[in-house]
Amino acid sequence: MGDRVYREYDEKKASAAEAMAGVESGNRLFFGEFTLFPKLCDAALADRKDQLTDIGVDCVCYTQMPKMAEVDPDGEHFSINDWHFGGVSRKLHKAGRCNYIPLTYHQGPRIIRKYREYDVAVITTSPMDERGYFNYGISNSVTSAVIDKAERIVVEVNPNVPYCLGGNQESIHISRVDAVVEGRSDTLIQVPAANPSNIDQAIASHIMEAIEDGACLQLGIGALPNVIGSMIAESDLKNLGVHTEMLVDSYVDLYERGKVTGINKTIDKYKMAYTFAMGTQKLYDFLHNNPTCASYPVHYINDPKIIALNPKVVAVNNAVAIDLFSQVCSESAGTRQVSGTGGQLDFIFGAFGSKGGKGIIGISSTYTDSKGEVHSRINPTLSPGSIVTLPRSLVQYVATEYGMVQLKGKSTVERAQALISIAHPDFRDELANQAAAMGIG
Ligand SMILES: CC(=O)SCCNC(=O)CCNC(=O)[C@H](O)C(C)(C)COP(=O)(O)OP(=O)(O)OC[C@H]1O[C@@H](n2cnc3c(N)ncnc32)[C@H](O)[C@@H]1OP(=O)(O)O
Ligand SMILES: CCCC(=O)O
Repeated sequence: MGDRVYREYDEKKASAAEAMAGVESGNRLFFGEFTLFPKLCDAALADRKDQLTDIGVDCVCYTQMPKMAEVDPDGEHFSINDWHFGGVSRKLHKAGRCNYIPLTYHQGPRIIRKYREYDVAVITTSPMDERGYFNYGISNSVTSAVIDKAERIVVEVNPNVPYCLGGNQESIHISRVDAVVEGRSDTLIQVPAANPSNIDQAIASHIMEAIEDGACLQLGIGALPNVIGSMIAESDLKNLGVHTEMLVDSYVDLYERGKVTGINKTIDKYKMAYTFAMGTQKLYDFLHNNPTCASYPVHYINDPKIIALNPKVVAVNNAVAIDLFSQVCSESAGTRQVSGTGGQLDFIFGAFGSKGGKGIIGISSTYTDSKGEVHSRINPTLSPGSIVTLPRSLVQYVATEYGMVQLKGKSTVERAQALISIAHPDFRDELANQAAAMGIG
């Protein structure tokens, strides 16, 4: 077996230029997700710019500026799409160079299988193991669906990609690969936790009241989840479980402090189950060949029915704004796409279905714009064009630095009153007047 897979490997080994030589005008490409963007193949395709037109490139959350975009500022050759906006896509979008593809994350694989065609999938993986498998490392997500759909599969190997055990569908065998590109050994992109503010600390302290022994955690992106992680590490909480979309550094701290045993979980008992990871080398080292962790495709991890199988799920996610009707916008600033629905809807829905589960939106009561002006994030209505990420029918808990309220089962008037009670005091009177004017005061 060993000899056979290594023979096949040698036959398929190619430079990035050779691997990208087969790309033709009109092709649709998928490039590896999050921090596993395949940069050698990106550069090789950028070099072929003048030979190519109408190349579509999709990714889930570009974490570095594609060379294909840099060499083609007017989009005459490459059109770029993203299933989840971060800073890179915001910048590209501003320049008219990137479009968002809406989805609720757990449906991503199904949407790809039904509606998206890929001529070539280019993914970054760990080097091949002795059985012939390349591991998807820290980006499982929608990769297996893309692999099933694509006509040609190119893997760009990097020895620094941790070998992340499944779960399932975490690896691809050499027999399914068309070309193997070597030559990378760059350190993975490091995403340290943002420094928490006093406001993050205050929001986190309210959310901590909702977490009990045996809870199963999903902590979203940003400073707030990391503060919660630190607070849990310092608390008396015990026997926590992890079933989360994204694994971040704070889960490593929790595990090392003995807080995470997974003993109370119904599914993936004892395991920290996740679909992608972003953090620092500490996290990537922790994940490498670690049977405590289980990597799964997102159609499993984020399926609300799967999430709900574990008891006491606590899902904590951030938002941009919320209106007095309790609609939550987490992905746009007015009409400007800043992020995506991602897994927020999935986890808030799933957490409510879990026995004793809690879906929580943690949001600072105000936002200070680039001119230093302070705005309430709780407003009578969402600003025109804002995208509703979480409809009012699904929202459950909302926490700000002024407290946490539970909205399920409450009338529109009760919801508006509850939200006003956790708004910044400077805005409460005006919000109450507006609520009355809208018939919910
Ligand atoms: C991966 C996981 O987290 S799993 C969780 C499930 N997924 C989700 O919750 C997805 C939706 N949520 C999110 O994407 C994030 O939690 C967010 C966007 C709500 C907050 O994330 P953060 O990283 O704290 O956002 P950040 O404060 O950097 O703001 C992002 C952008 O929105 C802008 N923004 C944020 N709030 C506002 C506002 N009220 N008005 C105008 N612009 C705003 C910021 O200026 C920034 O844009 P810029 O970088 O171009 O200046
Ligand atoms: C692609 C999903 C990332 C998120 O949920 O924020």
